[in-house]
Amino acid sequence: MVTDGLTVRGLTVRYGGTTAVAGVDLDVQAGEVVALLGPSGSGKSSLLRAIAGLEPPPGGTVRWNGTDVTDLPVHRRGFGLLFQDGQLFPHRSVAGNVGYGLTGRPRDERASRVAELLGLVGLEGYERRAITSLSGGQAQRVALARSLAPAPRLLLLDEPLSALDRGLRERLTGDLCRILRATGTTALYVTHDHDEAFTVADRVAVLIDGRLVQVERPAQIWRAPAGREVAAFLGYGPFLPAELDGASARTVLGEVPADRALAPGSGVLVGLGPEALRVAREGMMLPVVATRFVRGRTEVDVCLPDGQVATAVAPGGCEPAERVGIRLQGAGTVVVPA
Ligand SMILES: Nc1ncnc2c1ncn2[C@@H]1O[C@H](COP(=O)(O)OP(=O)(O)OP(=O)(O)O)[C@@H](O)[C@H]1O
Repeated sequence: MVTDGLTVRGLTVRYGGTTAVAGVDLDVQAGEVVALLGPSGSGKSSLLRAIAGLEPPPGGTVRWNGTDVTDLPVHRRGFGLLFQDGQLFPHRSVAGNVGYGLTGRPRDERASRVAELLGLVGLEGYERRAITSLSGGQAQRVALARSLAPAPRLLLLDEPLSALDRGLRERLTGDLCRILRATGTTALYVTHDHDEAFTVADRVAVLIDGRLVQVERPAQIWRAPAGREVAAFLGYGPFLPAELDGASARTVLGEVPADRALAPGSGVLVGLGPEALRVAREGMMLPVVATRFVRGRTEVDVCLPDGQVATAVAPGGCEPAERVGIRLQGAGTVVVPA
């Protein structure tokens, strides 16, 4: 079947005896932005590099609009690349960098395309500036403009914002999202930051240990992580064994709603989010392991009946005590198949 866009089948990447990417199938439809999300070392960069043609895969195929490009060299795939450090040419001006992929086009056309791209990334009039005079955020905007200038049929971005500080990263994530949409760019976006992935992408592909474990819309991944590994990566944990009882999951600490399709009678786990447990007079009494004051509130680490340690919020503060009452709140939890 011929589909529009990128089709990856059975793609594998190995380094000596290490399998970094293990037979991945992934589609990115024309005009779609897909985020490749996963913990450090899960194989995200290796997969992106193999799609770009920078890493020869020992197995699998990469197709664009149905045409096999697996054996094409990097520059003949028509894909654009943007890395964490931008990799700008320090001896060229901003215009020289942005216009780099436009060689062969008439001078006027090139200048107007450079101006258009600089406008798009919020750097109007920066043509003559030296690369060395730019801030980190401005340099990454120039790098983005350069990668978009030749209108690549697919843009591959590898952690494009991770060298920037948090505030700037959040602002640029929103800008990047708008720019990719405004240009109708088809993109595959590698990140280890789930907030960034969920802001930018139409769909999120979660890679763990070289395997794609879930590919879905952001809201669906939050609502129904495929399993414990995905939920843990989203920040849930520890996990309590539970039994499904109709639309509820029953744990040792109480019941929570299980509002997703799960096979009845199958084992499930309830993942605790940061707001899942509260110190409350009527809760189950549990031993206190540690108490601290963070982000303007008191948090208490307690030992669960199975020996795991979990954090509970104490809204009204907490007197030093050996045991406190702990209540489970459904809203701060997620239910996943065991
Ligand atoms: N050139 C290489 N030679 C040997 N092993 C490599 C090489 N590049 C990556 N690896 C290994 O392959 C695995 C996947 O690495 P990769 O960089 O693709 O992961 P990642 O998810 O992008 O990680 P990060 O988020 O930390 O960049 C890791 O175990 C890594 O150590």
